[in-house]
Amino acid sequence: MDTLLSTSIELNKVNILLTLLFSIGWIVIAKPLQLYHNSSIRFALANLLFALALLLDFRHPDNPTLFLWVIADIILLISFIIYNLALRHLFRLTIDPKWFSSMIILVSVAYVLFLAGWITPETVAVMSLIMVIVVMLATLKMKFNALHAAFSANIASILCLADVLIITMVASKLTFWAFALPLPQNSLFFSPYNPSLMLWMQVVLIILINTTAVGTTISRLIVRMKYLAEHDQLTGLLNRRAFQAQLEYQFSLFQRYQRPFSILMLDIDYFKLINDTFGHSAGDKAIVHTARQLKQQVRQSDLVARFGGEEFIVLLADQSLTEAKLIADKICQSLSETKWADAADPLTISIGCVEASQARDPDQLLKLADDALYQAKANGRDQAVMAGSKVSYLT
Ligand SMILES: Nc1nc2c(ncn2[C@@H]2O[C@H](COP(=O)(O)OP(=O)(O)OP(=O)(O)O)[C@@H](O)[C@H]2O)c(=O)[nH]1
Repeated sequence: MDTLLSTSIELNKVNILLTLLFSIGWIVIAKPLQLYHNSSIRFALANLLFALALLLDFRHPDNPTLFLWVIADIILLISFIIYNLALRHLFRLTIDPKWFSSMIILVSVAYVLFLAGWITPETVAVMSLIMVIVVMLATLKMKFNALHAAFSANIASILCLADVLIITMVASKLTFWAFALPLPQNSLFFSPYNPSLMLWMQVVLIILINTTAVGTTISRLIVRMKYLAEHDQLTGLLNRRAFQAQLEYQFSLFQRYQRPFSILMLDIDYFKLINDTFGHSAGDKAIVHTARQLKQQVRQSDLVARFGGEEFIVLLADQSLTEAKLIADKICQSLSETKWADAADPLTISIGCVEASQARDPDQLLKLADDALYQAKANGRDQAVMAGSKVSYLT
């Protein structure tokens, strides 16, 4: 056996070992660590199938019928499809059934035609390679768009590097084979006859694709943790802490550039009675209903947060106190006109309104909004009161 061949065989063994190790790594991520279970299992399966394809391809010289070699290419294609599915799960993207079923049909047709002896193994291989490129191009587009939605273009590009390299490698293999070398001495994919450079590239790519997949999973985890730290679980609105950070930022902008804004502090009326009459989960439903109504009544650019319990807070960008009062009245009206449960009366809400210019700092702004809310409750509830109005709450 010449040295090139024995080096290639050794490198192939390294590749198989690597993919098996990554498979185990993904299973550990999915099972004991319980991180993105569905996608991690798919990453494990993709690696496992990749290892199997390499193993079959590796055995190809012993198999003059090329049967194993064709199966290896098809398994390889399936492993790329599963890689695509893993990423879809990770990014919570729906699977386009048309796209998916057409891939399965194409693979099955190629396989059946080959078994029936209608097409040559070379044709199956070319079909498999073209499909790998199509699958990987679709994967690359999906992955980049999903990452770019959460991170900068640079980070998204780095995490997509391995996918670009795989497409380049497969495309160059296809071109190389199509124009230069006859089969079976030069298998399309990773055979022991391949130059060791290709196999070294494969080692690098296996490591790169798995580490960037781990990086993608961790980046998803960071995005999720950031979301959980800043949002209220029940309503999905900003939580108090995140709102306060935004409020401080907006207040600093107001002080520097005099960009006006107003605050609405809102509290559902007689909420304890709702809990006592209909139960706690109905109370939760009332809170979710109110959150939705609030979102609907304000602009996309405004901030809506759950301040605690049945209390909400809204930051209206570029709105004066009188404009904020009009929006608050609209909120009161919309809530009293929509049903939140079949057997219950519509909810009512009391609102305190304040403008940034009325306070010297964010804490005082919140205090003024709270005082105005207090007054709205005292005035009989289901109404909005502007800060600075006379407090008439008698205890
Ligand atoms: N279902 C549910 N109830 C909550 C939640 N957070 C706070 N509460 C309840 O909300 C109720 C608030 O009651 P109060 O502060 O007395 O206010 P209220 O009954 O709305 O009366 P007014 O504000 O004066 O109109 C309490 O019973 C809390 O236990 C929650 O997340 N879900």
